[in-house]
Amino acid sequence: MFNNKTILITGGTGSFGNAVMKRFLHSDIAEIRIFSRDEKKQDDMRKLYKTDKLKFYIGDVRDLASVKNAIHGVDYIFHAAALKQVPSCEFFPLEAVKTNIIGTDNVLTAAIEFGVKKVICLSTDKAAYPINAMGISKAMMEKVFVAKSKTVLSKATLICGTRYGNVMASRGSVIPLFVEQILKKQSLTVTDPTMTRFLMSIDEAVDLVIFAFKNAEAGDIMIHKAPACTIGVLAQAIKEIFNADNDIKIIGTRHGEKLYETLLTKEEYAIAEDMDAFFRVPADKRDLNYEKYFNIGNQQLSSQDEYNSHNTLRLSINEVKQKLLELDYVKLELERGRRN
Ligand SMILES: O=c1ccn([C@@H]2O[C@H](COP(=O)(O)OP(=O)(O)O[C@H]3O[C@H](CO)[C@@H](O)[C@H](O)[C@H]3O)[C@@H](O)[C@H]2O)c(=O)[nH]1
Repeated sequence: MFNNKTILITGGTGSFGNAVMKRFLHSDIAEIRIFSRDEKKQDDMRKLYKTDKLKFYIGDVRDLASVKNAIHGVDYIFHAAALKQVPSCEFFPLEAVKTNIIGTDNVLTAAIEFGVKKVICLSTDKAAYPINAMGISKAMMEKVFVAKSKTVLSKATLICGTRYGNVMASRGSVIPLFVEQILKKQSLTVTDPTMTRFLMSIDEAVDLVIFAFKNAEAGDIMIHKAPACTIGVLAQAIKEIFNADNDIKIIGTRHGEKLYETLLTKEEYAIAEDMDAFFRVPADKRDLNYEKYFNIGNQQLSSQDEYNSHNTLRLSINEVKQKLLELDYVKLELERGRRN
């Protein structure tokens, strides 16, 4: 699939970028370009992997010229660059607009101009029925790539996207926080034990993106049918894995948080194609002149519910433990715990 091809990963030094890079590094791919702002993280990667297959480009998706500079000769783009912290976007919403919305438009403009064959844009469950600036900017990003996908022949540049939920043990997320609290013998700070989140490993996120790469048509958003658990169950599972007896302290919902996340809105569910482990949300292929926009209306708005972390497959404590034990992060921390 990637034989002799060149891929570009925007936000390439992040956890997703690293996971994709590792997946392809030892394949017959020609070149992996890492595009990001942070020279230190690039330098760390360069020293760690020491291979000619990896090329590094400093730039910012906000700056079209810097994107163009990295895009000549690229076959495929995985667009992962984003501002994704809920609190920082809440205080600096225009920064989220610049990176997540305008930055995406820049990547697509450059991709079309340089004849890149496919671009996969990464979105998040927080973009479905968004309530915070991060989610709203990602929802607008989805609108931008769906609209842009219609401006170019898919044979020339196919533009599509993925939407996924929380990545287990990603930097700054709740799993490493609970583990750290356990190792420091502190109380586990649970916001609301009944709150639910989808559970997905970084490898499953990469699988989803590759599935989109293989199967998506122009303007599609691909979604992985992920299981979920309550935060109460997650905290208990982590405690049991680490054989810990720390207290649990209920701290209450944080600013900008939802009780559950949605991967597929009710409106999308009505039109989504079920593809076993995945859903495909097709773009509306009609143009602005189509009548239903203005004067006919839509009969089929479904009795179907949305697809969210409250109504998806709910994992038990043992099932969450099993999923956690597959993570390299958890294996390493268990080892560290044993040594201390
Ligand atoms: O001390 C804590 C922190 C979090 N939680 C709960 O754990 C769940 C997951 O929290 P977290 O890992 O912080 O993920 P989210 O808040 O869902 O989203 C995070 O992960 C997203 C995707 O990586 C980022 O975009 C967001 O900025 C970041 O807040 C939520 O239900 C939280 O309420 C706790 O119970 N206690």
